[in-house]
Amino acid sequence: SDCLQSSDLTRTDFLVDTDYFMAVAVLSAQRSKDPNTQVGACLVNQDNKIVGTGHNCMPNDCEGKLPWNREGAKLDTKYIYVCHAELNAIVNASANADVKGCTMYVTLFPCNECTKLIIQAGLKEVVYLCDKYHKTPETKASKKMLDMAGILEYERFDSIKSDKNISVRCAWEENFFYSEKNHKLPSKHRVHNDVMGNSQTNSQILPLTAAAHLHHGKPPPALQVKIEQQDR
Ligand SMILES: O=c1[nH]c(=O)n([C@H]2C[C@H](O)[C@@H](COP(=O)(O)O)O2)cc1CO
Repeated sequence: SDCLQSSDLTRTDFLVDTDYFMAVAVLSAQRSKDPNTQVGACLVNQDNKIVGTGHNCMPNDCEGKLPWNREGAKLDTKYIYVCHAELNAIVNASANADVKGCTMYVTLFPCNECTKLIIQAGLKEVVYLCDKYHKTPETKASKKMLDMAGILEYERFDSIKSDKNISVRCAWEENFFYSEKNHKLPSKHRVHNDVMGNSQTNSQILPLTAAAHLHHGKPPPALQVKIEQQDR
């Protein structure tokens, strides 16, 4: 019938699952009010369905009343209050979702506290984008526990694995976040504080745009609309 598509009409340049899930994590990070580091997480079950997302934020009803400082007396810094993206992705999981066996896509390598939660919740895999705190005892402890936990794997996100000619580099390594083709947007599309938390360089690309650019450098239609609006 007319409704049937012949196989040569099948779209081949679709967004592959892993890129989509990491892009959702990158997008979720943009909800964060942390002025320094925005983290996003996307929890995916064994049926390849998203069951939860999260970003780093202050506890419910505390937003706006607690500090985002990095330094100072302990009670005056964000660190003892902030809920990490991974924690939120797990607690935000749909009521009927089983987080056991899920994969956590996260923009920053989980800290030791989140790693404990990830292990105890029975997740099976962590896919991360950035490892800018790899030298800290927290990250080292995370890797130690993940290694011990055996069934739980962690891998650096690499969209080349998904058979596309694109890749994502990390801010801590490359100083900015870009696709392999290095699509740089005009400066008005750049931000000074990217998802990786590097706020110094202005060569960063708006993370949402970078997420879209995971896919052959072509932003999806919704994003194109946004860029066109900015161009006016
Ligand atoms: O895995 C993580 N998940 C997560 O949500 N975060 C949050 C807590 C803070 O709001 C922020 C880190 O702040 P900073 O980079 O300024 O030290 O990122 C931090 C980590 C890694 O420590």
